Amino acid sequence: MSGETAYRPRRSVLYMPSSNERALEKAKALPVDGLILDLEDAVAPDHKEAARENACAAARSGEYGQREVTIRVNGAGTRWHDDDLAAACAAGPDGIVVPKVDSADEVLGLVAAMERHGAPERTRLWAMVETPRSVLAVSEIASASPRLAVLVIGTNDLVKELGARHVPGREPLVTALSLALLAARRAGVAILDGVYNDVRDLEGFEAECRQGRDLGFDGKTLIHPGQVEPCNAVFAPSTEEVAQARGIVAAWDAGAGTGVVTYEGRMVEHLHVEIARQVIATDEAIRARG
Ligand SMILES: CC(C)(COP(=O)(O)OP(=O)(O)OC[C@H]1O[C@@H](n2cnc3c(N)ncnc32)[C@H](O)[C@@H]1OP(=O)(O)O)[C@@H](O)C(=O)NCCC(=O)NCCSC(=O)C[C@H](O)C(=O)O
Ligand SMILES: [Mg+2]
Repeated sequence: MSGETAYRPRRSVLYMPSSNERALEKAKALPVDGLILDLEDAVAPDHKEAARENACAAARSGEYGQREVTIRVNGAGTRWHDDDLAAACAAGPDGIVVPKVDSADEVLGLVAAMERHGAPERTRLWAMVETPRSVLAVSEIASASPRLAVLVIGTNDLVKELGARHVPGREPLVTALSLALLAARRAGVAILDGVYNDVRDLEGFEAECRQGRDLGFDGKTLIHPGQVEPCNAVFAPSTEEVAQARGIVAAWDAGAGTGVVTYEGRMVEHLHVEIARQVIATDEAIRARG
């Protein structure tokens, strides 16, 4: 199995409790790039089985259009994990999200279990980085298997485990976020930022989206429909950035054969052209979604 090649927008990926049928229905019309149908923390123990059935039915339904549909199973060691994993593999979503993946060996065990349960090749593993152990092993986790496509940061669990606090600017988390980003880029996998808990505070939310984007995240995980559009806007290249990118590529092509040109007074080398082409490709992929 090879890693992903084509760019896939993952600006906004929305969690929803799979026990909430209204939310599952509502998601079919949200302009979100991806969904995490949750069986873990957002679902009370008494509702786990029903939530599993709902999530698998949703993943099978084909009613979510281009949105990437994933199922978050309960963690290894819980009494639901094995049944969740078997049912999710049979349903064949785009991804299976596993919480608290702490080592490369765990990744290999999960991949082996996915194969045993007959998960289709398109079903990728998304590993959550949300414990001190996972942060310290993140480089090995990210490159453990080509089936692993996405790292997802779990900032609520990380804050809990660190004994830290949720503060504007997230200073207590920046080291962990940066280590995970380095690991994801080295391994060539995507990486999603954690959630923002105050669904009424759009200003604070947008500031955190911008911080995640500037650090290098592909997108952010969300918990409420009201967070989707502002998040998409922050993680998409702006009109000005796309115009700049086109200008850089045109200046480079006009100076064909020279190793360095200038655009609007700034030096442009091959690496800047690669960045510009990536911006244009991202913009085109987002536009293709309509
Ligand atoms: C946070 C919420 C509990 C807020 O719920 P509520 O007060 O009911 O919101 P609203 O009344 O504003 O809802 C308006 C309508 O939107 C629908 N809705 C709400 N949330 C979602 C959603 N996530 N997806 C789809 N639709 C949603 C409501 O059903 C209303 O619809 P209608 O009745 O038709 O008007 C709630 O938003 C929520 O449950 N969010 C998700 C929580 C969740 O999944 N948490 C788990 C992951 S977070 C995490 O911990 C990550 C990681 O593990 C870590 O450690 O950090
Ligand atoms: Mg968590």
